[in-house]
Amino acid sequence: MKKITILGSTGSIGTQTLDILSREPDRYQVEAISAGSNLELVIAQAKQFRPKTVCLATKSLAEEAKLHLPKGTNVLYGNEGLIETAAATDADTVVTAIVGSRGLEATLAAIDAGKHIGLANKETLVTAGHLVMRRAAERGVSVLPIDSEHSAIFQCLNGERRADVKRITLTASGGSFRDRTREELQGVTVAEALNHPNWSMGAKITIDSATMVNKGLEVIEAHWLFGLSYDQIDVIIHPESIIHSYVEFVDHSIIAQLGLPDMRVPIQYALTYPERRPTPTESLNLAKLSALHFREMDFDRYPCLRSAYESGRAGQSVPTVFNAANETAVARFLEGSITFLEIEAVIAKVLDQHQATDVPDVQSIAAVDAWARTVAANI
Ligand SMILES: NC(=O)C1=CN([C@@H]2O[C@H](COP(=O)(O)OP(=O)(O)OC[C@H]3O[C@@H](n4cnc5c(N)ncnc54)[C@H](OP(=O)(O)O)[C@@H]3O)[C@@H](O)[C@H]2O)C=CC1
Ligand SMILES: CC(=O)[C@@H](O)[C@H](O)COP(=O)(O)O
Ligand SMILES: [Mn+2]
Repeated sequence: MKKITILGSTGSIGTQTLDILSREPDRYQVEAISAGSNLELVIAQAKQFRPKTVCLATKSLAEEAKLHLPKGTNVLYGNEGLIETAAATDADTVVTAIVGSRGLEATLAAIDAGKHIGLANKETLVTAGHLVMRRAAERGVSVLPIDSEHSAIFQCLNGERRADVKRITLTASGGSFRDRTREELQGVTVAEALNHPNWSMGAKITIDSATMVNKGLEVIEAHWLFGLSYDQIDVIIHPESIIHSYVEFVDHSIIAQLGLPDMRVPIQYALTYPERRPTPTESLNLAKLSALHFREMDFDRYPCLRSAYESGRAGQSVPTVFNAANETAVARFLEGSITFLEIEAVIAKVLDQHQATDVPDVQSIAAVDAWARTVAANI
């Protein structure tokens, strides 16, 4: 029996993880789940999966939840509760499906407690990849990617020697505005931006996909997961999201991973690796598709991707600032206080005002993160 904890069980990745677990109840036990504020769903999940621990974002939500959760459930809340949920259970694996860098401390606590990580929460690696990967290596736990591109690269690298890798290429759908010019981005609405062509995901990552910040975060995530230099990480636009990413080796052979866009495949692989199990997704029929399309990345069309590469290369506190400025700008766009194009303007202004510093620990990362959020909120 594999014991799983899910941080962010009520979101897109969280619910798809539970869907996978529900299909093989004899293989999995849900140890603990955490949610933000979706009480109705987390209560229904607790009734179905009977986790020992449930965590909510605030004390008042936790008190309300207690009235409806199965008797004996350990109910926690807030950041302290999230850390306890991640670390103080019998789980073997923690799936980090919470959104944003708020997942960092809990991810580190899970690693310190010897839990393997199924990592969806890419912001934690962007803001503190050096800490997460070092602590995982020291503790001897694996950080297995759930993000579709990184799962693809991980699968392509299986059995290969790192020294034989020439470069990797992450595919990008182009997001909700992939067929619009920059001029046509003036005045686009939140609803239009949330309409991703291929994937059904949470709001924040869907906006990130439209600005190409998502691919920028993924470039930095790949740098940490696979130990590659930024010169070895490319991005290409592939509107169909069928090739999830690929690796080119020194002999110019390319190995790619393909499949219909369904996150349950990479989620399950992170849980069953090195075994493969059947999934509910359909088989890919290439003859039926007939054509796949690719185009060169245009860094002038997507300046946030250039900015992400620059932030990753600069290192130190700069990726933390890039991430925190983006999280704040996206929240402001979603609440209607800035326009879509102002997301990239906010990120650029915050980065402009920042003086890079070392971020050797969680406290220094938290301080830089808070600074960037304050600046981004007031532009
Ligand atoms: N969705 C996808 O297909 C993919 C997602 N990812 C990454 O996975 C992560 C999750 O994405 P996704 O599932 O789309 O996001 P969602 O917005 O769908 O879900 C986010 C989860 O985080 C919880 N949450 C939000 N705010 C708080 C808070 N303040 N305290 C505690 N919990 C909170 C939400 O709880 P509640 O809803 O109860 O408030 C929810 O469970 C992100 O890092 C994303 O980049 C990576 C690849 C693909
Ligand atoms: C499903 C997944 O992994 C997302 O990160 C996805 O990649 C978003 O799509 P694009 O960023 O390519 O539009
Ligand atoms: Mn992805």
